Amino acid sequence: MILTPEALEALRGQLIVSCQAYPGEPMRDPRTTAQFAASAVIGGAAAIRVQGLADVQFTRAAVEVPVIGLWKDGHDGVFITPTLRHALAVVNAGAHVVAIDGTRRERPDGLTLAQTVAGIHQDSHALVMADCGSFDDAAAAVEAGADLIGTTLSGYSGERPKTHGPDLELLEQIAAAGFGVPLIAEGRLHSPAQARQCLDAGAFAVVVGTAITHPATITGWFAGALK
Ligand SMILES: CC(=O)N[C@H](C=O)[C@@H](O)[C@H](O)[C@H](O)COP(=O)(O)O
Repeated sequence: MILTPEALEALRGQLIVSCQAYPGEPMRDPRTTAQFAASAVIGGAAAIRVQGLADVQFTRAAVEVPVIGLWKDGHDGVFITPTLRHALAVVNAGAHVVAIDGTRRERPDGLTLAQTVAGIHQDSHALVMADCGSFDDAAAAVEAGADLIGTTLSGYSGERPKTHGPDLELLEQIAAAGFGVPLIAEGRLHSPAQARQCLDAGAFAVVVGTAITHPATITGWFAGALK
């Protein structure tokens, strides 16, 4: 499962679509995830991000584009691919890139972020995306050897306010630091205009989830507007 430097470079300026349904939801089925992913690719997604081992497996079989995989365990604290064991399972399920918690918080297995990244690199060819929640997280993740950094956890880890749309200020700060590692804008991109703004703020690529692949939330936006 090798994502070559050329294939990674092909994601520059592109749209990555996150296809996730949450526990107990009607769409929580890896076949549905894969169908959403294939539909997103038809629409122009250059890569797909999915949660769960079966979702990674089914999506790999359904699309030709790179797959970013993660394993959410729990829903607060460090829950996005929290340990090296989770990360290697995601890689073994077929992910080209494994997204892991990229914050400076203590990890459940006691490993540092650098040890986790090194463990993934040692056992696989997968790239590591560090899901960060602040500028300091991003700087530490680059230092720890992450191959990509994302703003995924901005607004969720307690270090940044939960902005209504994407955290453009954080993107600009990280981009200005020139870390030399692809910066992925992720979290609360709800419109094409906001996706464009993120690239203009210095993002290498953008991830859109809810606004494309979570019909219950999108329906709620419309229903709410009618009240
Ligand atoms: C914080 C957290 O758990 N984020 C998760 C990470 O994989 C997903 O629930 C988000 O949908 C994803 O980051 C995309 O963001 P948005 O759905 O806002 O476009």
